[in-house]
Amino acid sequence: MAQKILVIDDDTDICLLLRRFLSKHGFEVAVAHNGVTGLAILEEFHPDLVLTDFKLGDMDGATILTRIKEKFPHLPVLIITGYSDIKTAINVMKQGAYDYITKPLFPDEILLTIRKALNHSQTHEQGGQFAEEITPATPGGATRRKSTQAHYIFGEGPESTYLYKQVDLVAPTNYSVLIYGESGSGKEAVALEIHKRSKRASGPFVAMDCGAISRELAASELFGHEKGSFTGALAQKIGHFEMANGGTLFLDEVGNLPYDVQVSLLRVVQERKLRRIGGNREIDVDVRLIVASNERLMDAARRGRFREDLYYRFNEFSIDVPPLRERRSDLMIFAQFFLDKTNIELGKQVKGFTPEVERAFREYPWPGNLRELRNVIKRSTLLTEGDYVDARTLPFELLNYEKLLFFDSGTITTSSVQDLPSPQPSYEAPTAPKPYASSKVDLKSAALEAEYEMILNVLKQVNFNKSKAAQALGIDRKTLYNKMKNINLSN
Ligand SMILES: Nc1ncnc2c1ncn2[C@@H]1O[C@H](COP(=O)(O)OP(=O)(O)OP(=O)(O)O)[C@@H](O)[C@H]1O
Repeated sequence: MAQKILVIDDDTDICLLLRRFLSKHGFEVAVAHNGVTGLAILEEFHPDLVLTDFKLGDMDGATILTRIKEKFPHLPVLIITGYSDIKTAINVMKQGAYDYITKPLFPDEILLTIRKALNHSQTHEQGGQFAEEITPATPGGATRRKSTQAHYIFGEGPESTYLYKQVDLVAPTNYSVLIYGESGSGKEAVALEIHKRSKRASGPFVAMDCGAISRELAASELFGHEKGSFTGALAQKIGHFEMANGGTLFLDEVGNLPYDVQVSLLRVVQERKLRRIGGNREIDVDVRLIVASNERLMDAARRGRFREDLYYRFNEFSIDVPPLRERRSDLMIFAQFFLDKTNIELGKQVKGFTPEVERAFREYPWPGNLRELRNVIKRSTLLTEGDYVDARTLPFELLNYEKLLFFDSGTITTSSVQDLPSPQPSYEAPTAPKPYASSKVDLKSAALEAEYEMILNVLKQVNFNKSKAAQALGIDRKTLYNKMKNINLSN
């Protein structure tokens, strides 16, 4: 039976193209042009995957994702986003999107990401009731993630060395571990490494994303339920705790668990026993807990959103995973690792990166951390025809980061003073000179400056779609390209 994909995008052309392309590849496709229709179709169509634009006319990406996850917590959702929205998209990952794909869309990349997401969710279902990550109980702790080739690498720089010293130290103990780190920095990778180096390595590693789970479902996901225990409980369900018995349970974004579920969780952690919802029998569980959060849980406890006693239970040992921008000496090691992996996936033999790409990588702050680096390299490798990834294959925003920073610093300044009585003028960031900066104060420079501002402004407004920008500016695409080149805005 064909797998089903629901595409939600207010751009009818994109819907049409995706429908054609995905149908050609054997999928059954339904499309919706807004969020409300998308959610209605979801109930009827029961897709295996949803591909949704981040900005819909009637709903933003975060809202639609939450609404989908409330009903179908295990349905993989891929978010389509422009690179200028990357930070927001990265935040949405915390709510349980499987991954994001950046515009412009490339068919091969879409197909690759869709297949990965579908394989991932199938393996979960086979592994036992949709666990996010299950390590088969094989001697030596061989994991699905590690089966064919190294899935993770752990860097050599001082930050990575320190990180893995801590992992080494805590892994053999039975301590609960609290892992802090920005989205995409590799918290789950660290949790898995702790599991693999522990005495529980031959037991299961089960990961659960608490960020995406609605209040109603959270308890049932954690502790399971008996058939008929509430409306919709059509069959018995084994919870993540039971699935992780004898191994490790990784709770990602644990700070998002509803408060009353935290109470039940504390009881299970203390007593090492649980009762499925609607069940009478007490079940012994032997589970090591590793939890992750990207906000400090003590702060959440102070604000009354997180139980302090649970915080102390979790915090027997804590680890901070540094963001990628603080692991500079490992950046190119990670880049080469992702390149090698992508070469295998795409059957390509791209050898490395040009110095210009390396420079751009080193200057960019990587707000989405390793996940963003992986996605950028996946896209660039796909576009590379020669032996080396060159700068033309990089996203415009990454390559022009400094220029956009200059632009952003102006807008941020204006919006951050909204509580003041009158709007303040924006100012130029002192550290980021204009790309075409000239020391001359003449008419030509002034005109160039105005042109630069206007083009950049329009590009941002149309999400860096150059055809739309050209149209808005009343010039043809070729002229826009020439102008961008003149003012050093093109890649
Ligand atoms: N050490 C590593 N080696 C190779 N790839 C890594 C490593 N750490 C992370 N990654 C890659 O980055 C992606 C994000 O990693 P991971 O899911 O562990 O981050 P996270 O901090 O748990 O993210 P989130 O906060 O969004 O849940 C992974 O899918 C993986 O591809």
